[in-house]
Amino acid sequence: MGKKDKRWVLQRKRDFYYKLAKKNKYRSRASYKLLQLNEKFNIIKENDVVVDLGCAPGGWLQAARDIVGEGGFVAGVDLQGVKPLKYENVIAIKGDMTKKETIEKLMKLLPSKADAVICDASPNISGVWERDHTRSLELTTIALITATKLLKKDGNFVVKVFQGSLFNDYVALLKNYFKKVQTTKPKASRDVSAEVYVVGKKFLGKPFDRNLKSPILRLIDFKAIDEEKGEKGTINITEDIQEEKGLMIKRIKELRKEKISKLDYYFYSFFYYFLYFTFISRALTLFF
Ligand SMILES: C[S@@+](CC[C@H](N)C(=O)[O-])C[C@H]1O[C@@H](n2cnc3c(N)ncnc32)[C@H](O)[C@@H]1O
Repeated sequence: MGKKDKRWVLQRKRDFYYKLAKKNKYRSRASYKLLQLNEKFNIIKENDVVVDLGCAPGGWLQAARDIVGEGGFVAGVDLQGVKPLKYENVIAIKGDMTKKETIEKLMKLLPSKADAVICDASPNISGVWERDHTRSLELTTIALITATKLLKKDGNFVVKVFQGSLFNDYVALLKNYFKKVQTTKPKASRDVSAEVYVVGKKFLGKPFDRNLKSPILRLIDFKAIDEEKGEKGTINITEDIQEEKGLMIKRIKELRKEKISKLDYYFYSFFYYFLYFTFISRALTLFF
């Protein structure tokens, strides 16, 4: 271990939130960032469905589960595997959140659209400020695109962004999709860190517009996400529900038809017997 690494390990051991996380069995000190963000902005509530993008080692998954309780659901994704948590309503998959198939997998796990999408993902830090800022913005913009697909109307979004020249453009971009957008740095976030959290409250329910005039959108390779196949290529929860609804309506119609044919059967039987008995009784009267 080099001198710099040793100093980092020592600093970490002295860190207040690191010790607190150890004591309370949270997998990372980052759990406290989410708890503090939630206390201030009320992003997640009891019984909510939450999606966590960039969730390893699982500190936010644990904190989110603490907030949603037994009646909620938390699903996360990360490039790295996450050791399973002991809760039935917390699930994490391994995958790249910038890939269409990963988001499709994630969507299939959800019991409904999400009440909150949270993203603490960070790219590998190179140390070159502007490069790290740009790569962070690529991830956070993909997180925003994903949020517009997964969130219920009025749902909430929180995302970690590294400060830099395009930071204000990112905040401006978010304002197209949320009623209220605020930026903050929770106490548990180290002062030396360039990270800031952007909170979007009350999703307006609009699909992501790739034609918006924002310098941020130039960073995104839409083809790699799903552009080539168009929106049909991506799983869309609304479409899924619609499809299910369609099937249900079809079945209801079939049942109605069955019912109608049964009614028809009784009606014709009754009519037939009525005619038959009238004819017989008339014939008998004439005959005798
Ligand atoms: C700071 S950690 C998240 C910590 C987490 N919130 C916690 O409390 O345990 C950032 C994570 O983002 C993940 N990440 C970075 N790029 C990603 C990508 N393209 N897809 C999925 N996860 C990614 C990294 O693997 C890393 O685990």
